[in-house]
Amino acid sequence: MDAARLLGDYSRGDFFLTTAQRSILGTGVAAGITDSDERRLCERVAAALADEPSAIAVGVLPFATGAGSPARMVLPARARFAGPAHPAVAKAQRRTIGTPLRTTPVPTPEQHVRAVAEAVSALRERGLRKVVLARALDLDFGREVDPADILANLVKDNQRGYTFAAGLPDGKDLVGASPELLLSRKGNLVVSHPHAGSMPRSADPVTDMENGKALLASRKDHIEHTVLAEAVVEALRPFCTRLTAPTVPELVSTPTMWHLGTTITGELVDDDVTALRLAAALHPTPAICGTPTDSARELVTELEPFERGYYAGAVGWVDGAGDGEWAVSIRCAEVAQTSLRLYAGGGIVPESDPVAELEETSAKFATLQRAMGAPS
Ligand SMILES: C=C(O[C@@H]1C=C(C(=O)O)C=C[C@H]1O)C(=O)O
Repeated sequence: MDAARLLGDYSRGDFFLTTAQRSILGTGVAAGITDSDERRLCERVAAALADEPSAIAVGVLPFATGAGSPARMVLPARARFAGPAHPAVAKAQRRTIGTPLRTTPVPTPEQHVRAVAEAVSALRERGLRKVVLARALDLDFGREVDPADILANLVKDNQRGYTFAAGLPDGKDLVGASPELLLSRKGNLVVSHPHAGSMPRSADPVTDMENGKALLASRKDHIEHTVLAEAVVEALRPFCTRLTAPTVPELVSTPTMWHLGTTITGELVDDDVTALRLAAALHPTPAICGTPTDSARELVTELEPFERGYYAGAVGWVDGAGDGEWAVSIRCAEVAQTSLRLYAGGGIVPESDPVAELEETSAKFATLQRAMGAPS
């Protein structure tokens, strides 16, 4: 089966994920499991898969459970698999999406700069090491927008990473192209590839290389990254032996951003711990929340004037053997009938500059904006 055909067969409400390993299309609902308690969700999904050992469950974890955004898993009526999307989609036509009637930043750029400045003070006053603040862009098209078109363009644009679409409990769809692997489990091999530390790519090759080098040399970005890599190692420690993580992060890229990334691997101690359990145990990492987690989550709620919903959550699958892949749901948008909400955030440490943080979120919006037809 060809990934381009799977992509062609995707429609609103379905689940689609393409990675370097495989592409998955889940259509229809054989069983739907919606739960605001992640532990119970894991048990219910494991029980449903025990009845159907050849099935898989696909779905989304919200940024924070309980705030009107429950975790949602589905055993699709039909799951189809293919290889990676590239080069299969190379010849596919780009879809035309058109321009929105209105674009509204939430909060305004000035308010976001102020919120980052408040976050910097709060980190110092409350003794936090890091918090991640996000902002949104509301795009109103005044006519129907098809998530299939956005997904098709995202898949074409992003050769690497995790490009996805998932139906949400409220009838909207989450579409995005995340560079970041929260967790994969295959047999007893566990892998996480957390990202933190960012610089925009540039169309000018010299500036582009300079940006990459500047990121590798940035003390502030290394601090942001170290907080994250340490937290992921600690979160995996109870589940794994032979945990390995390089001491220095590598430079990784998407078509729009440079990042610092660290590949962390471990061997699973207990075969009963599924990829979904591990993803729920790791989430929310300091890539999208902060350290310490609870204080950072509180600060996010205080400073962001919107609910994150399924942005900065996780999207992925788990099968009857417990294997699976979960990506951090960033570089994404929630698609309603005639409007979209795009999200982008960035890690704040005491050394952060508020205006630079605003620019970083603007650069991160470009993943979705390019897929919607904005000039790169
Ligand atoms: C929060 C986002 O991205 C995360 C934050 C990063 C950072 O602060 O440098 C880098 C990669 C992601 O883990 C986002 O894209 O919205």
